[in-house]
Amino acid sequence: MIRLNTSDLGITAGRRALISHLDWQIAAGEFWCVLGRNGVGKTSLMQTLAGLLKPASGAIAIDGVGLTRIAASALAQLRGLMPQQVVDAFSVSVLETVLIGRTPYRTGRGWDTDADIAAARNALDSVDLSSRADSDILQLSGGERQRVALATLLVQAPAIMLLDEPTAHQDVAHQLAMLRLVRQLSADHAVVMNCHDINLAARFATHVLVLGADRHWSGPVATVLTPDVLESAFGCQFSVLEADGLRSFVAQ
Ligand SMILES: Nc1ncnc2c1ncn2[C@@H]1O[C@H](COP(=O)(O)OP(=O)(O)OP(=O)(O)O)[C@@H](O)[C@H]1O
Repeated sequence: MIRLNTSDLGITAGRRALISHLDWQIAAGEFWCVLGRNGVGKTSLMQTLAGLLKPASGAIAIDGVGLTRIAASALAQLRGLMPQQVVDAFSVSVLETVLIGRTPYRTGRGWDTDADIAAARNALDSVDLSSRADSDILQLSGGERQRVALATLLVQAPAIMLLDEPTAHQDVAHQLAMLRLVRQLSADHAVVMNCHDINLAARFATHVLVLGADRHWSGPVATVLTPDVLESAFGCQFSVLEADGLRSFVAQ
């Protein structure tokens, strides 16, 4: 089932066209990884898909309904964005930070229910932070703070999950754990993730969108993720290594 689609989408930065004529369908059960050089427009695309930036042209729809026609409260249950960076303004516990993800579901006076707190503790456990529930959010490391952002997205539980470089601050073990978790989620969610690690994309994603300077390539990993496409997008050559059942790309 297609959850998110773009038609003839165009995104600009000032007068510069970043993405043009993007027709894209993302279904539940798909894990899309967006790849491309610095500044090509990955974060701009993610923010536009989330409805935080207005596209220069074209349209975005969730379940066939134009993004701009969906009320904010409904949109918050349909799609969630894990941003590249989060700035915390004041001291609050890690658990309370994760509970912010339950905001779209609050009713009445808006207190946290026992179920909300259980969901938040469970999400912290999923990202290996259960022991930090009572810590001050301002005292976490960069990688820990990034995993709190993922836990917040988990309790928001939107059908469409947008992740902007979620592994950027993770050590190698947490990168793998995070990607396994995201792949598991993609079984019944539509997932789009920006990533700089081509080999994590090759290993975990089902589909890739590769953004080049003036064109893009999209489709299943096995057909789109090729040395030719990567060379066109990144401007350097790639060779392929096969080992332990994994296909890896080495930039030359
Ligand atoms: N608020 C803004 N005003 C003007 N230009 C912007 C703004 N935000 C981003 N840009 C420009 O848009 C372009 C795309 O930025 P974006 O952050 O989407 O790239 P990216 O592919 O995510 O890059 P990276 O891999 O470095 O994270 C960049 O050239 C950037 O300078």
